[in-house]
Amino acid sequence: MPVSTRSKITTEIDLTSTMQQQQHQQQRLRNPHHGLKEKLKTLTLLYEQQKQASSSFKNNNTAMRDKNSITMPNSTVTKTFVLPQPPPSNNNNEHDAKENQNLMLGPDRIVGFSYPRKVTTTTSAIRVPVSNSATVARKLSMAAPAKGNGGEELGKCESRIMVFVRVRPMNKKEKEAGSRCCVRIVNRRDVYLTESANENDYLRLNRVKGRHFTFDASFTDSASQQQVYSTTTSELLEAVLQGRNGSVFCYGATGAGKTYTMLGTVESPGVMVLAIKDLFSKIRQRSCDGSHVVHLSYLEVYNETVRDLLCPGRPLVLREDKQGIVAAGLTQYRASSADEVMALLQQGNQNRTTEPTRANETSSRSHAILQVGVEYRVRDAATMSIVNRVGKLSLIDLAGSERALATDQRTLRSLEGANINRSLLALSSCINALVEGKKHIPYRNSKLTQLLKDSLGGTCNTVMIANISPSSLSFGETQNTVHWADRAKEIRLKVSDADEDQLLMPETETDQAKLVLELQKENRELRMQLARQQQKLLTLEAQALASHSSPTPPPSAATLTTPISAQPSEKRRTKSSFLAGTCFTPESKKKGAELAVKTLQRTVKALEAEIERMKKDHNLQLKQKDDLICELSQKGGKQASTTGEVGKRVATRASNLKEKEPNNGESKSNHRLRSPAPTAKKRSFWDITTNNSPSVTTLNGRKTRSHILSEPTAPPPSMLLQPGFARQKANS
Ligand SMILES: Nc1ncnc2c1ncn2[C@@H]1O[C@H](COP(=O)(O)OP(=O)(O)OP(=O)(O)O)[C@@H](O)[C@H]1O
Repeated sequence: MPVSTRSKITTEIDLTSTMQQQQHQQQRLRNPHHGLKEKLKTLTLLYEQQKQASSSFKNNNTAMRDKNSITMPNSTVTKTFVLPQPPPSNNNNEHDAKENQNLMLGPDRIVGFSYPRKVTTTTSAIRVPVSNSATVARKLSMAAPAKGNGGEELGKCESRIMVFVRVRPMNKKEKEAGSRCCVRIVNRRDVYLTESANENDYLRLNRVKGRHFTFDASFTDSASQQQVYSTTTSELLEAVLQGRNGSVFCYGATGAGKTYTMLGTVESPGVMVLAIKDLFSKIRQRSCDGSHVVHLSYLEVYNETVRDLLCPGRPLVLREDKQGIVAAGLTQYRASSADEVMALLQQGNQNRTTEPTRANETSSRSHAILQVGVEYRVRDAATMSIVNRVGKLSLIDLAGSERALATDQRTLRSLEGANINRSLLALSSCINALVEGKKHIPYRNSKLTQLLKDSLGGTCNTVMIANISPSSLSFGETQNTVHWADRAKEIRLKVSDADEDQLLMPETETDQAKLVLELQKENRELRMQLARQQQKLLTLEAQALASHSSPTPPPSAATLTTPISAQPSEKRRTKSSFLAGTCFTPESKKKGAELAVKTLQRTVKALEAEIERMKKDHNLQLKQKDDLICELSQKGGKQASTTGEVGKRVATRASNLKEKEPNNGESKSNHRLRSPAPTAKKRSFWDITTNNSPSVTTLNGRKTRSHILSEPTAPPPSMLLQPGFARQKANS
């Protein structure tokens, strides 16, 4: 968008004296081109002032608030300028070198924020000292409202992706091909892209279009690895140690320097290595505070398959759980030192798919993701609770986007290239959807976007490093990369508190009261759960005891032993004890056993009493029978001569019975009251005298004899004792 200077010119003219105005008017009348000339003059003045302002900003790094000066256009908004300067040439390298010197800041100095001219001092944001020790709010771990690139207020729970650009040095091939530099870094954050014009193209030479982009920081080709790390990642690491998630990913065309930035070389290690070293040194510093556990995993996405780089094997499946997207079965190594991690990293890199292409000798054909999980545990002295924070740092080296012609035409390479491009396209679709605030973000379009879901749209502090080549030969790719990087700045991230298992200490009394109430409620629920479990256990135990202690008592015995009125109360007692939630303890076991024994004792007693009663009945009936026999024998005195002996013997037996039963009279009377003896007597008479009676033969025949003969043995059971028989007889 071209910059309109019309209004500013007017303002400037208004400020001049009346005298000058009159002179101008006279001149205007004399010279018709005077207006144009003046406009040009003002433009030059504006340009001069702009230059002055930017240099004064460099020196002071303060916001420009000079009323008399012309207001600077908001640099955070991307605009296209038609610059009155020569097209970039190789000589620019000298200029860049100067800019690079400006970038050579100490490791603790953060430069190049998205809105440096609007110095913000938020209380809760992390403050980073810059050259003039002014405080600039970083948005990596913001809890307070932050400002976007355009200086607009972000929501309370929002943050945005930090975007950085790094230009690599021109390589030998590019130099030999006579390519020009098409990138200029200004003010350590602004990127000017200028389309190269042929030196012989005189028509276009002075009309070269440039595009201006602003990022959180931009690095020239001479920026050191340490500088890149401290500006982009060190603060993010700090947040990870606080329990937040963070991710850093490099994006760019093939051969643009992504792997160099992330991994680096032995002499100049990259972000991954520096982050690991820094992590362990920070952990060492904090070791007295609590214990830290570091877990490490390393995977790659190659041709849309996820592979474990530390333990190569079958492709891994992506699953979504509470933590987000995870690769099922991914090896997690517990590392205790930076050296250990380095060894693992080296091992993983050996397994990573790299192939030489025309664009890059060591081209990464896969997206690599190194994940470092940091668990921090400490006992809070005040609350005596364990603070447990888990932060995760994801360091991602993406494969480079490429044109088919830029790489080999061999089948596998082109297939790889197609897959890389597809996943990067999916990434750009997600970026677009996120920027546009769409509800549906197409993460599922590729494995890469699935894995980056948390980094792009989740509660994660994210850093994007866009790597570009300075060569005019790669202008298209560079433009594309810068465009997407510029777009990514717009992505709003959710801000969440650190993942803590511990309950944070409430600050106010009301909060404390609330916390107490919540804890009490939780406690109650837990108690109820426990009681339910105990009840279940007790029921099972009671059932087991019942089956173990004895075979189920006969129902008759049970009815006999337990008074009917007592039975339900017994059951009630057992139930109530269950409800009371009696614990399944040795005591309860003992009680159960005692109860079973008592039940058994009662059963035995009842059975004994029954036997006793039956015995008495039996004896009584036997006696009645004997009496009857005696009576009959006395009545038939005349026949005594023949049967006298029998009667004598029966009487002897009856007298014997009398001797055996001293309380005979009492029992007799008792039995008369209780037992159906009289009827039995009558019937027994019928039994004996009637021919129909089954006992006639018994008495008169063989049975009587046998009865006499079998005198010494126990008497046979009386038929009278059979209950059904008496009724049968009565009916007949
Ligand atoms: N900042 C830099 N300083 C010095 N050399 C660099 C820099 N950036 C990149 N290089 C060199 O450029 C070459 C290509 O870089 P690199 O392999 O990192 O590219 P890439 O973006 O990872 O490519 P691909 O996507 O194909 O893997 C390497 O030889 C690397 O050493």
